[in-house]
Amino acid sequence: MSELISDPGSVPTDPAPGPAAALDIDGVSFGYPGRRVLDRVSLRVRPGELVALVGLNGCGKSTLLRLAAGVLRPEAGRVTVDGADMARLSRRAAARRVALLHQSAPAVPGLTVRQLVRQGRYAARGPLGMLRVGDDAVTVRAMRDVGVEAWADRPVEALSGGERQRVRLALALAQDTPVLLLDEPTTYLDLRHQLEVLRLVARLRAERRLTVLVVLHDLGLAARFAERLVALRDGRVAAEGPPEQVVTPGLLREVFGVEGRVGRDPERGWPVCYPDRPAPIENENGFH
Ligand SMILES: Nc1ncnc2c1ncn2[C@@H]1O[C@H](COP(=O)(O)OP(=O)(O)OP(=O)(O)O)[C@@H](O)[C@H]1O
Repeated sequence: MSELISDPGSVPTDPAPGPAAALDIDGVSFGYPGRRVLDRVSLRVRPGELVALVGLNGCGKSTLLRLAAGVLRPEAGRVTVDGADMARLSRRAAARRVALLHQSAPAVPGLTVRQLVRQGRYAARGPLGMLRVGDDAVTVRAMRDVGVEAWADRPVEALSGGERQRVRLALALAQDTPVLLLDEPTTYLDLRHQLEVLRLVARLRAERRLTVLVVLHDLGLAARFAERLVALRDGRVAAEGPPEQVVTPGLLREVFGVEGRVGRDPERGWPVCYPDRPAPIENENGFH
């Protein structure tokens, strides 16, 4: 596919990424054939920060994550991780800096959970990279972090949607990168596991100083777990800031096309949304 960057091979001067890294998306524009998606989007995730990306279906969140992971190449602007331009790095060098949890991925028949999670180590080492001593320990740690080690020898295809989602998170963690991009990590998960996964991500961010950009559809969860929210609309950043400033009736109306109210959790103070009804919106991506 023309949109995929080719692997220029190993980069001898590739320095090891540091323990905490800044992700800088600077003036990035991108479109698919016949479809403009992102228009000069800028967003910085500071080292060790957890930022949630929100917006309507089709507004470009997954596309932005794929650009940030170096899977897609921006038409304008650039994405850097601690100053290294993701579009110029080899696949291997990119995979050592940034792990991307995809929205969904087909299960390879017969592949066990351990085998799939171990692929995170290969991703970090490149297609010809040999697994090294310690890679199995990282694989086991990733499975344990997410609570899937009991299923290590089960075929992935035999797991439920929610169980697979957690295994995919373990796969991303097995890459052991300073930057983690999560595309709707709570999809398919029940209430308990949604909380567990986001608490885990918040804990790893604090303990390992991971830099996290996460796409979430649930504004309540986004407001509760993220330090900052970034809302996309019409290919641009429409709002950005701490949850209590960003989650407002204006955001519901202008970004999500919904009339509603925003309150506060009486004990914790988190913003809580009370959507009432769809509002008419002038957006071809939206529901009318
Ligand atoms: N490979 C592709 N080729 C052509 N168009 C695409 C491709 N991938 C996505 N698009 C289009 O680009 C736009 C942005 O898609 P993207 O997946 O980034 O949105 P999103 O905000 O992640 O949506 P959702 O919330 O539904 O997951 C959509 O209109 C989509 O139809």
